[in-house]
Amino acid sequence: MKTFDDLFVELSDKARTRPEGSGTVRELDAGVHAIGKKIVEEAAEVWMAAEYQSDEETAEEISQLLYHLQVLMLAKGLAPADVYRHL
Ligand SMILES: N=c1c2ncn([C@@H]3O[C@H](COP(=O)(O)OP(=O)(O)OP(=O)(O)O)[C@@H](O)[C@H]3O)c2ncn1[C@@H]1O[C@H](COP(=O)(O)O)[C@@H](O)[C@H]1O
Repeated sequence: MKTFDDLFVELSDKARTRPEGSGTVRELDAGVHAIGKKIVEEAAEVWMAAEYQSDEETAEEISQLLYHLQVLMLAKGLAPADVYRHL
């Protein structure tokens, strides 16, 4: 099972090697403004799923939110440790 840190390593590699067809590369190229909008959209989907959908669907929406947060971290040059020290 993939963890938050595993995903961050994978996405960092995608950002560095820029493989063809990567949604992460596409999203990074779209920039911080576009990534921010995606985060807001996914956060709303998490909220709606938590109120009206199943736990499984809520967990899936949360995973998508985490993904987009990681893309924003990469766009800003932030590492997980930069976030963890505020937890
Ligand atoms: N975990 C994710 C992940 N979660 C969410 N997403 C993206 O976020 C979008 C969220 O989907 P929605 O359900 O909101 O659908 P949508 O609004 O119709 O999506 P879009 O129209 O915005 O694409 C999906 O289309 C994916 O593009 C993800 N994209 C990639 N990953 C993982 O990231 C890694 C790298 O992916 P690539 O860069 O694409 O190779 C792989 O391990 C993937 O599994």
